[in-house]
Amino acid sequence: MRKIIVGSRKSNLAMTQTKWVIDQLKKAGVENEFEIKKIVTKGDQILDVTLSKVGGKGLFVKEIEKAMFDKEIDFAVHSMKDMPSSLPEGLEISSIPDREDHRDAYIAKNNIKLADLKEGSIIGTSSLRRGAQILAARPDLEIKWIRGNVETRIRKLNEEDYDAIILAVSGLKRVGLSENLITEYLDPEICVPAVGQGSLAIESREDDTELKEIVQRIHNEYTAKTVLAERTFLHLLEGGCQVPIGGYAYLDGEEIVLTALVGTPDGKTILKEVVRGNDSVQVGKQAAEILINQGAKDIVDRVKEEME
Ligand SMILES: NCc1[nH]cc(CCC(=O)O)c1CC(=O)O
Repeated sequence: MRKIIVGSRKSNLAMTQTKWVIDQLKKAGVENEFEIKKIVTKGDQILDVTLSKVGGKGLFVKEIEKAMFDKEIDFAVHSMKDMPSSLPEGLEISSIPDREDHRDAYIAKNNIKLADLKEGSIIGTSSLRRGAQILAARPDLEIKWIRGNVETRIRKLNEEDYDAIILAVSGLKRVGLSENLITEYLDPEICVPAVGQGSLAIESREDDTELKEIVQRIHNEYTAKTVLAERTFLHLLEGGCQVPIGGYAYLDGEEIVLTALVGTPDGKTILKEVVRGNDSVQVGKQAAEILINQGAKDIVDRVKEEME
């Protein structure tokens, strides 16, 4: 039986996700042997720069994709939200496993609730999406960049002048930190999560049908349907990560319910719409059309210009 080589970034989060997937595959009855091959990406090397300034999402996946083309690895596990909205020719998302919690977590020094923070309090985040939505709710707060992995950001909250930070519940849980740290869970009504947040993408070569069959054993159609709606929306907005964009979908019976958001980094303009329908792609398209009609494209173009 074929031994399967899995590529992973070496961060704790990436390794945990990779091991989790292998574990799920074994639980699903896959008997193949697995080996994890660690790969250092550009994104891991330049952790001190704002992500959106150094080229965004592609940073974490390029080297891994090269290893896949070179057949050094058979598949890789990515955070869905770090996946570009279209993949290079010859590679595909061959399986989408169960989604973790999709929400953002608000973690404050001394557990002070968001509504109780004093004017001028400092929120640490390097996500324009999180910053914009926090400022929309609390324009009197200050957003300060914070970088580094989940553990580093928790440490910086304690050691530096941040009053609170926002990070993904899923990331926190995956690296083994306690949910007790969380002061508030931010539901999509307050903070629409990143497209794909909490979900994973298994990426492999299109022509490797044998492998696809294996990883499909842990495919979750609910997650796939909802993430497809979110990613269709993202793709049509072409925002990359220079623009605050969020999207979260769930199923209400057969119906997909997508909350889509585009805003300005200062939070002064927030376009937000909830769209329902039976077809993921249609729902994603419709959300994009509605927001574009409300001026989303102008926001995307304006924010991009300002970055250059
Ligand atoms: N941008 C970094 C990143 N990429 C994936 C996750 C974990 C969240 C997930 O599983 O989607 C995180 C950390 C965070 O956003 O706090």
